[in-house]
Amino acid sequence: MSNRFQRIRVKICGLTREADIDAAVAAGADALGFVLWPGSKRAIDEARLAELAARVPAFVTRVGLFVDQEATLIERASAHLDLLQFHGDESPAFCTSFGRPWIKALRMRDGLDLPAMADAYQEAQALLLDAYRPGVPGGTGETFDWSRIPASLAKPVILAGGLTPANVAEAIRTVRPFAVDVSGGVERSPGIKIPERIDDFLRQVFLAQSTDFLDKT
Ligand SMILES: O=C(O)c1ccccc1NCC(=O)[C@H](O)[C@H](O)COP(=O)(O)O
Repeated sequence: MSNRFQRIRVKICGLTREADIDAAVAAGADALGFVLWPGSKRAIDEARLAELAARVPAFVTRVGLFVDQEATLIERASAHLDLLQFHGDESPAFCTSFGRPWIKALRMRDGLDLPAMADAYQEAQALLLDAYRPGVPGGTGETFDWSRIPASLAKPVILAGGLTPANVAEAIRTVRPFAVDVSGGVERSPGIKIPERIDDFLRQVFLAQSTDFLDKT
């Protein structure tokens, strides 16, 4: 029997408080997202990023979210980050210019050509697929039609958008993503997480893939 089992990674996004970092890490999150875009209700500034990032233990990835922001700010923030997440209209060349690992968020508007985007953003570590709402760059709390994601794409898929403890297992079975990403689905209000809901989200991810693993052995 093979023990090769690709575990689905989990990112908890929009963190603003030490207690929520501790809760996400205790629950087993692989990555934590910090929104550096000042237009967000979950935004933190660079000084707060430095404080929060220092709280994150080794082997948990610190991800910074940006929306069409100045290169100088991204460079400074990078000192506290392991991975950059671009949510705007950043070009592949811009995303690569920081010399840091990065992912590109794509909002699933009608007509989006995912294979073409995977080709264009081929230096990305992964594509994060999120719901599309005009004028809102991310964190909408809305799902999209998961069947629009091709079964095979040239880049790993991080599924985002409206995930909750109640729907994440179905999302995993439908999309079979590399990772899942949640913000609003584990919150009381923007930036304020609910530890029990983070636990429940991680538990549902674990159960979904355990069932899948047992089905295959
Ligand atoms: O959270 C925000 O306010 C935000 C603002 C601008 C760009 C991105 C933003 N968030 C992105 C995310 O948190 C993730 O993509 C998230 O998993 C999706 O959010 P949600 O639908 O609330 O789970």
